[in-house]
Amino acid sequence: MSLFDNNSDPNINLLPHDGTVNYYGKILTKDEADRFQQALLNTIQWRNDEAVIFGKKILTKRKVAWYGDEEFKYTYSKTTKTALPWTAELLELKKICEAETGEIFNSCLLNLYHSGDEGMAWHSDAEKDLMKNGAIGSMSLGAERKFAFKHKSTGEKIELMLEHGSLLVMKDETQTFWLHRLPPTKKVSEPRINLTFRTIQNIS
Ligand SMILES: O=C(O)CCC(=O)C(=O)O
Ligand SMILES: [Fe+2]
Repeated sequence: MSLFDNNSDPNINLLPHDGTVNYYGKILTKDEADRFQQALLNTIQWRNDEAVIFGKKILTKRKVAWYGDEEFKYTYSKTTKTALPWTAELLELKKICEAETGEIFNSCLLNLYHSGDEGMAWHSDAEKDLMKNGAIGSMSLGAERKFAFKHKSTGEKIELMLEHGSLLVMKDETQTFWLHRLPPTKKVSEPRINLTFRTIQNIS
């Protein structure tokens, strides 16, 4: 698929097999998206992410935050995090995401990419604390960025652009068979916030 015929029909599966990815396009007006982006920049407790790479703890340039229904403990990039309680804006966005998709989410991981210098490497979101084959609702605010999927065994690649105020849903076996990434790019200097609404089920 070409990057330029972004299909924003949520009934279309962007993956040819082994999973389901639906792009809903812009589900917020520009004004709403601008307002949420500004509010999240100001109200979220952004922190540099700790990741373990080759056994060494490093701090990423990208900032992250994790919110949820309870003080969930969640292991991501080999470090354990505790969720903060929902803010007013996050609850509003969660409701919008749930109404669009018909899914229910109990947590949200937020990423703040200050510019195109920052991205996220190939990975899948299949941590043991996440509900297996559960839906992940991914909302984007700010700079439009390219997003890509790569099949773990065939290497097939699918790319699309994630627009300001848009929603992408990954579900079914997507995380088992496909990797995804947000490639860094020299073409973007503006920030972008991404919210991934998820279902954690390790409640102990
Ligand atoms: O920034 C994005 O669009 C994706 C983020 C992501 O894949 C993740 O948080 O697991
Ligand atoms: Fe991810």
